[in-house]
Amino acid sequence: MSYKILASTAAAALDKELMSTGGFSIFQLMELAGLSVAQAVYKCYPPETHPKVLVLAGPGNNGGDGLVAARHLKLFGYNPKVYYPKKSKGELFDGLQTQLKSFGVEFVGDGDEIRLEMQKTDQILDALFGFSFHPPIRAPFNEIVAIMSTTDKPVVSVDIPSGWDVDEGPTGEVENFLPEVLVSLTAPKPCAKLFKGRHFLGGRFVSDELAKKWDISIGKYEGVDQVVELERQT
Ligand SMILES: NC(=O)C1=CN([C@@H]2O[C@H](COP(=O)(O)OP(=O)(O)OC[C@H]3O[C@@H](n4cnc5c(N)ncnc54)[C@H](O)[C@@H]3O)[C@@H](O)[C@H]2O)[C@@H](O)CC1
Ligand SMILES: [K+]
Repeated sequence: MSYKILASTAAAALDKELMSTGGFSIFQLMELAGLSVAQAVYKCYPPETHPKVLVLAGPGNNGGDGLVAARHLKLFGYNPKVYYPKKSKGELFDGLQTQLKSFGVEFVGDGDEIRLEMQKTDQILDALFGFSFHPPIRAPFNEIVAIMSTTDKPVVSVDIPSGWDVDEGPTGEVENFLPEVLVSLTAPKPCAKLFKGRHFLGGRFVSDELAKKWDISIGKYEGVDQVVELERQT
């Protein structure tokens, strides 16, 4: 399906609206976002061929989507491991980590540990930063994104390829970071126009009324699917 772009400032405002007059909680939105991401991973790199998934979770809500996805991936038959070096505080993030531990999902430490896992994994789920990222990338994430830029493992990025400018795309230190798959949430952000890989839309929580108000396209989701593949647009 074709799609319309949502500017980064509008994305943050729409998020707020979903959680106020829209009646959703962040718990619900993140759960649905993470489920979408896990489904996109399953469609592109199934557990039969790519069982080891390294989930890179950043310090904000993009990282939270990654934590949710990691739990679903475990339930889908993968062996996910999670790198979560800067943990968010609060009930939501504490709960997500407790759930992962109770499902036996392993957490990976800094330094040699994460470097080794990036070599051993079959695929990487990039949930470091989303639409609130501002360059340049601070440590320890700068090294992680540098490794993702040269790895031969497939990378699936959540909402935005981490480190890309939300509006301008891959510039400066991330110009060679070109993930294979992007899962845009709610609606693609401006940088998605420069993305050349397989592109999905997820976040099946937008009403017709909201889509009309914000001038975005509602996903033409099939049946119980939480993602829909998008056409490349110029
Ligand atoms: N309606 C939606 O679209 C939804 C969006 N969600 C997710 O929420 C994301 C936005 O979440 P947030 O606003 O929490 O922000 P992000 O997760 O995009 O990133 C913000 C975090 O990254 C840090 N950061 C920013 N620039 C940095 C830099 N240069 N170096 C190192 N750290 C840096 C900030 O300190 C902050 O902790 C979206 O991209 C999407 O993935 C979902 O969780 C829920 C539903
Ligand atoms: K990301």
